[in-house]
Amino acid sequence: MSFFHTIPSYSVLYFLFIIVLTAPSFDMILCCKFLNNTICAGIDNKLDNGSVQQSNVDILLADLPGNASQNAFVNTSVGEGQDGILGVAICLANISPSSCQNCLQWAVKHLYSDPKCKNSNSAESWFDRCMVHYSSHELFFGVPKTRPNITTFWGKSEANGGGLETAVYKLINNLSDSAAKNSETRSALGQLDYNQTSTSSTTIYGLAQCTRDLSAGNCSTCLAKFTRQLKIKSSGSTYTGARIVGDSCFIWYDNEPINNTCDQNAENEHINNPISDQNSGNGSSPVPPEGRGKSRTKTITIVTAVSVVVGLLLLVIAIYFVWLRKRTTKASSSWRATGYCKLRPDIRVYSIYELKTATQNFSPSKRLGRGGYGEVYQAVMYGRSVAIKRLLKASKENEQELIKELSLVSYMEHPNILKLVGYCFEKNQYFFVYEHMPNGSLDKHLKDPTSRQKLSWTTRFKIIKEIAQGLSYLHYGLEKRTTHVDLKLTNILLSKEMAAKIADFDMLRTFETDETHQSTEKGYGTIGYMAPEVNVLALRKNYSLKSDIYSFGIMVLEIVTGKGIHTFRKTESEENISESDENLTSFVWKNWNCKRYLEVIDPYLDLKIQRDNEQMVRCIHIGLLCIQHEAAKRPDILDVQKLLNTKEPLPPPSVPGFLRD
Ligand SMILES: Nc1ncnc2c1ncn2[C@@H]1O[C@H](COP(=O)(O)OP(=O)(O)OP(=O)(O)O)[C@@H](O)[C@H]1O
Repeated sequence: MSFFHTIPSYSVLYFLFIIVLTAPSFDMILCCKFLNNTICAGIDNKLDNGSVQQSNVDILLADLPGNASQNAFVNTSVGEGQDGILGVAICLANISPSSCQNCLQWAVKHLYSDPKCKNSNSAESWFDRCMVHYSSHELFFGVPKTRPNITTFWGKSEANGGGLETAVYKLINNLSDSAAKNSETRSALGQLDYNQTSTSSTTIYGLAQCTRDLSAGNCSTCLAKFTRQLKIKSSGSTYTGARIVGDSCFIWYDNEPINNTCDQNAENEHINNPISDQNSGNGSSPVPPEGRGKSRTKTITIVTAVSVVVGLLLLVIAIYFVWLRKRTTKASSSWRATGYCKLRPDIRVYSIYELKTATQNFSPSKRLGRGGYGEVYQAVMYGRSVAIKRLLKASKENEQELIKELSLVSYMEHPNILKLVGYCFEKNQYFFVYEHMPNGSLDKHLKDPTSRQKLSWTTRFKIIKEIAQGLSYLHYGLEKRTTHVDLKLTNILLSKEMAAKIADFDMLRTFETDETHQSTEKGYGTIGYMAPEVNVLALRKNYSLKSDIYSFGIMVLEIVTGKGIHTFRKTESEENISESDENLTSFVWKNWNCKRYLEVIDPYLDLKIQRDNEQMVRCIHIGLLCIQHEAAKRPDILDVQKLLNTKEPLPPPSVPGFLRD
């Protein structure tokens, strides 16, 4: 019997973990200062020792520092249902991963060392450069908390400091704006020169940051609220530095650069902490205050060196036990999945319990639609409207492939690409969670006569251009050229403002080389949208950037004609349709060759405006260029964008796919 089985595994892990955390780190001594604040739920909200929930808290806290360090942020969960624990950890955006990890380890240590936090079902701990927060009941992802927890001021300059006050507000406002817009890190660091004369100037430095689960709007709201609380004047003089820290955002300015070294002004700070009285821990910082004289430095260095070695040794043992525990624990696979690949840090990992709750157990009333690969449900999660796609055909065998694709999709960021919000891979079930598009898919608007009538040419032309922009991003805007493979009207979703977004990336394939390289992987696609070279002999595998262009061309023709690829099969009584073997391509091509351009345009469109008519005919022309039989003759998406936005003469189209013989 192994050591792991003879000794209760969890206690050993916990014991080692605490020892490792207690060992001081040199980096830590330099970089991180406890803000004298832990908040823990009261005595009525204690978890039972040894309960699944408490063990989930421990697992979460053991993992948060490491998981957050690389990207200075993580929000995650451990366990599910009533046992589930949500956690978030954040560091200042500019500190190094090791400093971030150290800081968070200290923050976690404070949660364990504060007696009030023992077995608490929710707790928070702040340092000047990081924060950890967990809760068993509070849904805090994506929800802005705009109440400052700690406000700190330091240094004083004379009178108004030669324009310091104006400079601070200007800088913080600019940084707040940039931070909100920065979807990658939701942070901004900068400086501003003020008090300028011909020979000198003074510089003020600043930082604004939100937790990355916040939307741009919520981040902006949080930072604006904090900025309003920045009363930087006191008895006629102005503070040269200040910091306001909260659960969802923080701002900081200083007359020294804000870097990842110590705050030299720490001991002079005046802390205005609205909640520390009732919540603070024992108040003694584990970090020696900076600048206490050189006599201690030598001792500290020796102790540190020894501690680092011992700490590292113990860390290795602790990691081994964490690994053993992960292998044997029944913790949710959604939690484990994050370890397999690099995902954008703001991608949420949902538990199946959360998804079931949000969709009323996948109630039919919440179902948005069903496709070839699964069902899509609408839900509101943490204040955000989302569409949950439940994959019915995925299985354990293709989990790794799905995770690879998930990783790729998670980094896609474009206004015309549907945004992935999170996922859940649990109990052999697979879910992708996307932003919800209230106006549904474009096909529905063209199928329903009332919506079709409402779909003006201006909107249709805008949608065509937006699809082209999204496709251009997939083809040329990512690290690897990426083809969609299954472009069709059901995969074009419309926002509240009728902005088009390309969706359905469950089948994306990337190309390492140029578009002449053809993937040999298993192929997919939808008949009618598939280019002839993809459809040959039902092999469906020769897809390339140019086969996406073919599908794009078919969509353009559908949008201008108002006829879907299936229209011809279904509406035999409709005018202009002679035989059921006619299809969209042959219908457009026949009329085009007879110069009956306006005949093909959707009768629901208003043909009174000459400029619109010209645009419609030009779009048909571009559509025909995209669906030419020979892939090499089709324009690429950058050409298409240019042709859509100019009046450049167009070459005559050659015969479309499938009509050659
Ligand atoms: N993010 C979303 N917001 C709103 N509606 C959505 C969203 N995602 C999907 N839908 C709706 O759910 C339907 C089914 O989508 P799904 O992606 O499963 O299949 P599909 O694209 O129609 O077909 P296939 O799976 O064969 O490609 C869509 O047609 C659309 O109406």
